[in-house]
Amino acid sequence: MLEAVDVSLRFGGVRALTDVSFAVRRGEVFSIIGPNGAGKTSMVNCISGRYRPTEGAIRYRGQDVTRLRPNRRAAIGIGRTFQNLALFGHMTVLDNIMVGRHHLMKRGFLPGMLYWFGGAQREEIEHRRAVEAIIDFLEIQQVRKTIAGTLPYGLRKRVELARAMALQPQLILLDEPMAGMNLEEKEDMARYILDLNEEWGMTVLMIEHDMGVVMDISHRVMVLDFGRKIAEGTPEAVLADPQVRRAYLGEADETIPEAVPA
Ligand SMILES: Nc1ncnc2c1ncn2[C@@H]1O[C@H](COP(=O)(O)OP(=O)(O)OP(=O)(O)O)[C@@H](O)[C@H]1O
Repeated sequence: MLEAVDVSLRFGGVRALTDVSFAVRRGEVFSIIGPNGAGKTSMVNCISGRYRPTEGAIRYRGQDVTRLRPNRRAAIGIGRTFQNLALFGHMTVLDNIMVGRHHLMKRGFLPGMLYWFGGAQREEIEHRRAVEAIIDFLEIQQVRKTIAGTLPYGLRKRVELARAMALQPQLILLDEPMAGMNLEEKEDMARYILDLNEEWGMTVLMIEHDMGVVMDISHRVMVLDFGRKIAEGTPEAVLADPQVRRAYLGEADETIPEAVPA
């Protein structure tokens, strides 16, 4: 589904990523973990097109997308959420999610002209139906008309996920989907991620700091440290890796669970 080949990224003298290669298989939940500043968000930005790697390539379903703009990547099925919420705070939840559909909408003058003759109207009904299905799935019916900026944080994160899902991506990039959430909200979010993977058929690439959640729901995990890949494998294998455990020592705000036998 996705392949990063020897990706390096530099910001002036800062080496955010150095020769990182990995592949995400169709149908996987694949997580990137690592200490603060390890290069996780930089990697996701290279995949979504926000950053262009200084060296290396990104391939999506066999196509080299390294030079493709973010909106083109979205149009071919790469959706994403952001670490810091990027909702339109003054718009309703429903409208925020509809924005996620815009890559799928036929645009231009003619569809507008034809609106009242049926074609575009039918298209809009179709979009509404798809959005309502996502709203039902994420259980946000009760806030669909609420202004997004007034919602509590956990719900806003869920609306952001809804907007990313509205694009109907085949690959969804989730940048810290549980950041700032309480335990109950995290459990809900973990269930939604599993369901969108299993029931909606989306391949998931996730960055997440909560190690418990990562280990619970990921098929495979890649560990970055100082911009380099130091491990990749099943959660059990990664947890047992001495280099990974060393990388996490001294991380005051994080805990790494004990390695459990596979
Ligand atoms: N736009 C930028 N300009 C300059 N340096 C950057 C930029 N973005 C990231 N960096 C640097 O690249 C390195 C990797 O940062 P990145 O945000 O990718 O790490 P991260 O693993 O996502 O960290 P965190 O867990 O704190 O979000 C850091 O040294 C960071 O300061």
